[in-house]
Amino acid sequence: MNVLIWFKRDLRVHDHPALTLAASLGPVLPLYIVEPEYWALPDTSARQWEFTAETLADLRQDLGTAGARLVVRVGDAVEVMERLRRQHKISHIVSNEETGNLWTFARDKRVAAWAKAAGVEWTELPQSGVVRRLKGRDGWARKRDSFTAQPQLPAPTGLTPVSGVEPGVIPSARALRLAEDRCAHRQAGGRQHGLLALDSFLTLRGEPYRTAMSSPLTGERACSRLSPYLALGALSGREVAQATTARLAERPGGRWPGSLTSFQSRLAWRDHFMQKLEDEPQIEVRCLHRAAEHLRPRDPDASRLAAWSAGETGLPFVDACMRYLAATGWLNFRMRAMVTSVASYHLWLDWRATGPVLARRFTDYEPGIHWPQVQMQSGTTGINTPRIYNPVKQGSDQDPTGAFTRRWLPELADVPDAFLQSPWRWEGARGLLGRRYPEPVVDVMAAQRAARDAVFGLRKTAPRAEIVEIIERHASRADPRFVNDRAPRRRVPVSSAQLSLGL
Ligand SMILES: Cc1cc2nc3c(=O)[nH]c(=O)nc-3n(C[C@H](O)[C@H](O)[C@H](O)COP(=O)(O)OP(=O)(O)OC[C@H]3O[C@@H](n4cnc5c(N)ncnc54)[C@H](O)[C@@H]3O)c2cc1C
Repeated sequence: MNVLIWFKRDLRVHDHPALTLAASLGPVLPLYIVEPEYWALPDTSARQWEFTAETLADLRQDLGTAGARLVVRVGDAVEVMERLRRQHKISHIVSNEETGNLWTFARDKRVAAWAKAAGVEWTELPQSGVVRRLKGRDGWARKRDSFTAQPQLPAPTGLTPVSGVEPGVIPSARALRLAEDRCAHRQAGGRQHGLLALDSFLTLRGEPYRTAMSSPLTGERACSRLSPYLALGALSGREVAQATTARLAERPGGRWPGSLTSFQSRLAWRDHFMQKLEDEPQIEVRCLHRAAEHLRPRDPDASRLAAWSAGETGLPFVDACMRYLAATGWLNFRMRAMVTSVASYHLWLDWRATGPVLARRFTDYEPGIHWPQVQMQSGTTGINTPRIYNPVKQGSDQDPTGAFTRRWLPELADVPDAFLQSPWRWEGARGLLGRRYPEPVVDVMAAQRAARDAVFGLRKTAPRAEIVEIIERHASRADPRFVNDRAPRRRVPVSSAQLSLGL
């Protein structure tokens, strides 16, 4: 029996349940399909592809060492698989479960229908704490922790390849005709770079993590920077979690224990958020809280959207973050939350217009984290207390010397520190604003007040039954790791106070 291993967002040989199973079944054909229709979606980009291509190069090498080279094909998944089935007598497909976007969800359904009709068995295996066909959130954290604690699966050796298969080339972004997407400081793809980042985080960079993660100045180094490696599956979540546990067991001193424990919580959040999209794929396109559906105009103000996307809002810290993101493909959590919050509250833009802009700029785009987070930071979940970040205050708190802001907005080099985050208050701004740097697109405080009134007004009138249903389905249970996204224990009546606070 010839077995096709379908690699998707799991580009590694280590701790790979599908590869382990396939190796025990017979000769293997490891396949990655470059799907042009996917790469034309508004949430994908050339920077993501380039990172993927680098990761595929590492995977090809690792699979070669294990005995079977990676096969790469460009085209529609069903057509590619049907051709391979005919040419190479494939009777079984094995893959790891993917929590992707709506497009990959629909594609998987097409593949399932084709496999059934063609008499091909398709086995999908869990590869993280995300649980498929979960009935409700009670007991989920235990299941997740139990998966994460199980031993990692070693990379197989001595694979028997299906013979006579042309490996195919890994195409360039240009060959795929992807829109130009310059990202001069993008992280390098591939498992080897992921392992280096993991090691340097756990032994050198991570000590100040807990206190340094929120500033863009210190977060760049103190955060793990593992997100793109986890998103593409170059590293497994389980191996990162277990490496962290092992490091904690060494009893490192100083700030290490607090930082490593905090990091472990973030890894749990990863699964917690991805579980939301797994349970409700429509989170990508519909407000979780239906009453929020008409909160903002569906057709966003085009000039505000363009200004925000280009880092030209006249709000310095927001613009610096957006330009930094364009150039690096990464932002720390706090800044992602802030730029989303400003877009959704101050600029009053629908998250379905801004979410794809961020997604394609993120090298680490992970639909299961991205869409629930975008909704959470836009006040459309119904269960989280809306958090409206003031960009002027964030700038002063997180970039007190102005070094970050000035680096990405060199036109503000001469603005004194006291006015850097609000140059419109500076009397010397006349030759600057509206010429070399824009006037602010909104009055921050007035826009913030208007947004708060609208969002809290909506929450007061929200149907209670709907909120209870969202809590049952998506909120975490009493677990200190998920303190910001927590539901009351089951069967405890939900009080009005809890509803309005979004607990
Ligand atoms: C609007 C918005 C969109 C986001 N979109 C993405 C996305 O597309 N892909 C993505 O990986 N992360 C996303 N995040 C979460 C978070 O900002 C990034 O995971 C983090 O900044 C990545 O850097 P790091 O790997 O150094 O993180 P670290 O702080 O070192 O965290 C380690 C890992 O934990 C997970 N993690 C960290 N924070 C969170 C969180 N708040 N929720 C869920 N998981 C978390 C990630 O996998 C991350 O790689 C988003 C956050 C917001 C507010």
